[in-house]
Amino acid sequence: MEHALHYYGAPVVAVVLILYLSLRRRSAIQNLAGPPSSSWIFGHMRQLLLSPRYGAHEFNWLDSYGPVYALKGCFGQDRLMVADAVAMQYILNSPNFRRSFTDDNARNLVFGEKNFLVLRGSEHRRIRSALNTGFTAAAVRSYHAVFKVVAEQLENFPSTTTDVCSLLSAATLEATCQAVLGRPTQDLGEEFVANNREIVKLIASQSEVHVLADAIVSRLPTWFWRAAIHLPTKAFAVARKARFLGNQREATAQGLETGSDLFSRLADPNNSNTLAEEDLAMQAAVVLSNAISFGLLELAKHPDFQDRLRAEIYSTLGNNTSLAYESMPLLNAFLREILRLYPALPLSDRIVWEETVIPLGESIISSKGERINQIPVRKGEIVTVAIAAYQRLPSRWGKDPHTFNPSRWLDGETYQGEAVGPYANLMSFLGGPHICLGYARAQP
Ligand code: HEM
Repeated sequence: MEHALHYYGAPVVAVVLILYLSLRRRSAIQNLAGPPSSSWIFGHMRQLLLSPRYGAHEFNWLDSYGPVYALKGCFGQDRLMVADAVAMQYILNSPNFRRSFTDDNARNLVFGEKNFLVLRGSEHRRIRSALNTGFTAAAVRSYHAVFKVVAEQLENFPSTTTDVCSLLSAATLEATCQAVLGRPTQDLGEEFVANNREIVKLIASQSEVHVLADAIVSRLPTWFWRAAIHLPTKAFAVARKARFLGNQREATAQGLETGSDLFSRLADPNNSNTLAEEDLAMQAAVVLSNAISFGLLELAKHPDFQDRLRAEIYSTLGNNTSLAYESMPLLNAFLREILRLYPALPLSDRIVWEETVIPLGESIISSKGERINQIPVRKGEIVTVAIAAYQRLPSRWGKDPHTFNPSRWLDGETYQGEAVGPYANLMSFLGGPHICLGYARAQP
């Protein structure tokens, strides 16, 4: 018997494995065209996430393979890249997709479990509708005054070389805190602000180690994440600090009367959220300063446009102190162009929660030459909503999608069909149940 096992064991295992692999349904993603990958360990993740200039590879893939194509993730994983408007809308709005585990677990780690950024369904809708009152047209108008005061203070910065990015990040934080929380940044406490800066730095700093760690920990169960907070690494130390400060703040909030600001709504005793307005203000300030910094960069690179824009603003405002945004077409076009070219979130991963079929707006040709209008996906597969790539599709934005060209918004070159996203057919504010709450405020 032992003899038989010795002789036949290995061939039997090999036959079973071959049968399993050949009978297993092939992922539909494998039938799609896509760039070849030279590394099983990293797949395309280094080119996608670690390029010194965002999109150096991704935008070439977009040009070569169109809005929907296949990529390899780490360890041979199949990934679907999606920049097709219909498919993106479907993915963001369908309950068959969820945010990637790493995203949700990382948010839980920093903000505490049950924070509103990871809630789903009715609990999430309840908190969003409470927060919505802070974003009505009247509320948004009231924020303008605060922003004006902070902007005027910026005019006093020294005329020598200045680090505009850090200046802007401090200014947007100050303006957002005063507008949203009704208090200056300094009230949040130095420790809180410094720790949040560390969080932003950690999110922004990518490396091969981060890419591999993400691929590995995304497969680990939630209990691992709960235990991981005690690990002696810098990332977990920052998360521990955030949790500690959050708990401290919650204890203080117990003694506060419920007022009318957004913070109070989140501090409502019936509300089990640990993500508070302070966290929200910090995150909002980061995305706002991202847009303003890139706006300034393009103005510096295009002095002629800068002159025309300044002239429009001066002539429209004149002595008029109220904001006349609607009557400034160049300013509108400028802001849209910045949000189009520089989305703060260029990619958003989703995991397939239930097997489903993704419809496509534009049909594509498979690697076998067949025309495809839809893509079946299996539970557990990873789908990436490619926001930055969508915003550079020639079919939507005209012949020069990689160029800063605000005129495209004025001469009707941009896509005029069905609406996508909440503003100007852009996906910079994402979509679906977690669509940005502040978009009404982020654009005037
Ligand atoms: C140019 C400026 C902004 C951009 C590009 C932007 C973009 C985004 C994006 C992409 C998301 C989705 C994140 C995700 O689910 O992974 C988001 C969510 C959110 N944003 Fe913004 N945002 C901006 C400004 C603001 C401002 C000023 C506020 C508030 C003061 C704000 C409040 C929020 C909130 C509360 C969410 C979470 C919504 C939810 O989970 O239901 N945003 N934003």
